[in-house]
Amino acid sequence: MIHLKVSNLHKRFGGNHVLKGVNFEINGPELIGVLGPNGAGKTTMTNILDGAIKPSSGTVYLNDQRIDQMHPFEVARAGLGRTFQVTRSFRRMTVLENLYVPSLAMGHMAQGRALTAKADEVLEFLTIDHLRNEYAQALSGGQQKLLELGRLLMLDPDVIILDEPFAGVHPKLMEVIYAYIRRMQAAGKAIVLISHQMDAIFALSERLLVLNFGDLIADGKPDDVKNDPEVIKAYLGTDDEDAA
Ligand SMILES: Nc1ncnc2c1ncn2[C@@H]1O[C@H](COP(=O)(O)OP(=O)(O)OP(=O)(O)O)[C@@H](O)[C@H]1O
Repeated sequence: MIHLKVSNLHKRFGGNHVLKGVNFEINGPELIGVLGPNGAGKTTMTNILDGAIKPSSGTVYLNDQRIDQMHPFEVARAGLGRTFQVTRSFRRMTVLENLYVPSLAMGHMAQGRALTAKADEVLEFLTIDHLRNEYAQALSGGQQKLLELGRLLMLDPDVIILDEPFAGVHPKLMEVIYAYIRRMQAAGKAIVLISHQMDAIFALSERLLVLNFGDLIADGKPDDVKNDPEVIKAYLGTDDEDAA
């Protein structure tokens, strides 16, 4: 069973204490939303989880393996993957070639046929198989988001962190991405969803974490978190109509 354990995570950038002892665990295929005002530390936490930066102190274990001192490719191999706020595809490669990159970069060169089969499976899962030979630069913004999800799925991670997956996405495609997120969870993956879009967070999440100036001020069921006085004061404001 998937188990992520974040313990007493601190991050300082010079005198700026950005994460102040963050603790939480993920057990199994949970769908967890992360909220927090600008500068709360969400991206910093994500960058630590995926190995892009090191914490000042504290530990992160994934399935009993310590990952907070690993390089990003090692973290990916250990089973944690993330998407980025700004999508990163290789614009002059085809969709299919884009899907191969993460696996090749991880040294899975020998698995030619298995790789093709996996890419087919991922394209079908995302219903973008008709785009397989298109150049990434020809895709719409929303299709690029799906391609990025696809690249992540190629590595078959246990834990998926989605950083603003709805930014710049047409409302119709949002529903499509909702459906994929739910399907990924049904396929046994734990999903951490970071978004400023309250409607999306509340529509999808079964559990919410709220960061405020580097403190985790809430961790619970969305309805409870929404009504938590500290959260209302820190983040949602007195008028919580956006969160309804
Ligand atoms: N590399 C860095 N060097 C110095 N300070 C940094 C660095 N990265 C982030 N910070 C600071 O850490 C704090 C938290 O930033 P972070 O990007 O993690 O917040 P966030 O919650 O993701 O915000 P947003 O919602 O705007 O993306 C901010 O004060 C930011 O200026």
